[in-house]
Amino acid sequence: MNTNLARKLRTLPALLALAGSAIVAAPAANAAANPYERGPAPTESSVTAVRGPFATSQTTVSSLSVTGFGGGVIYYPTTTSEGTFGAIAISPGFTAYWSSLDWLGPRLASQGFVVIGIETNTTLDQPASRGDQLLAALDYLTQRSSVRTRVDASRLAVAGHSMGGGGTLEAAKDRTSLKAAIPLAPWNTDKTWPEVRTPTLIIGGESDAVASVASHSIPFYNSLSNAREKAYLELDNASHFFPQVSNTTMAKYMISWMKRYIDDDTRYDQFLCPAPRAIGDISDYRDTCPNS
Ligand SMILES: CCCC(=O)Oc1ccc([N+](=O)[O-])cc1
Repeated sequence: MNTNLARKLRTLPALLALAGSAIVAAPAANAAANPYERGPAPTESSVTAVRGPFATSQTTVSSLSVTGFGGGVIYYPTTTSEGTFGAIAISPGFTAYWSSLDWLGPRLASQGFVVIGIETNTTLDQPASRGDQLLAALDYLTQRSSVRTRVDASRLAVAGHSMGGGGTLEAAKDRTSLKAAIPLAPWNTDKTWPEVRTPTLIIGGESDAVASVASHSIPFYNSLSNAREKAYLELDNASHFFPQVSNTTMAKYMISWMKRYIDDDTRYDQFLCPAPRAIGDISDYRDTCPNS
């Protein structure tokens, strides 16, 4: 064999290995860019749509099968081919049931989240108890529920209405590992939340006569001095009960906030930063976006 050919044959395995690793490395490098991204690139129409890109199913959780909260309903994307999803627990308000907010279940799940809408132990439970119950529901969802293998236990969030919104702040204060929190028309006697580190979007109603934004949402927002990011969205002319009816603006910003901070999906920055202008459905918007 001539020496040139012999040299080429000796280096061939190394060249093949190099080429192979380059081929394998390409998708790994993409996945590493953001392994939590789920679904196609968002558009104004996708974040305002009644349903997102994922088909969903739901399952009822009996109060008799859980401890620490009152059962509820789980909504989840049916696909198992895209890995696990982040999860969100949501609490209704004083005297209310999950049915008062249940439009949110499929709305959020179809965007690529596992959602548990909870019943509280009693409908008269106060915000601190609602916060504990949101966390108990997340523990149930990730450790014991029938969908636990679909959930990424490291990417969890909370939301809730009124006293459930007050409970959302309580849960974020108690569990700083939460990735996102969204109090809706929140009510709480505690007005200061420096302990919260979780990115928090407060949504208030301009005409709320039960938990006025001047005594609840705005002081809560102002006191979130250590939240990694925060925003305050005020819905024009909205009453305390705005979360109980399907609301496109509320859903758009909930989806964008959850995607940005549960999934670390910067494709949703376009809806959050720079801050939306206070026109139309939005009477006020404040945030900590860079440059706003
Ligand atoms: C659907 C009920 C929403 C809610 O929690 O409203 C209330 C919040 C606080 C009080 N309260 O302090 O008496 C009452 C209702």
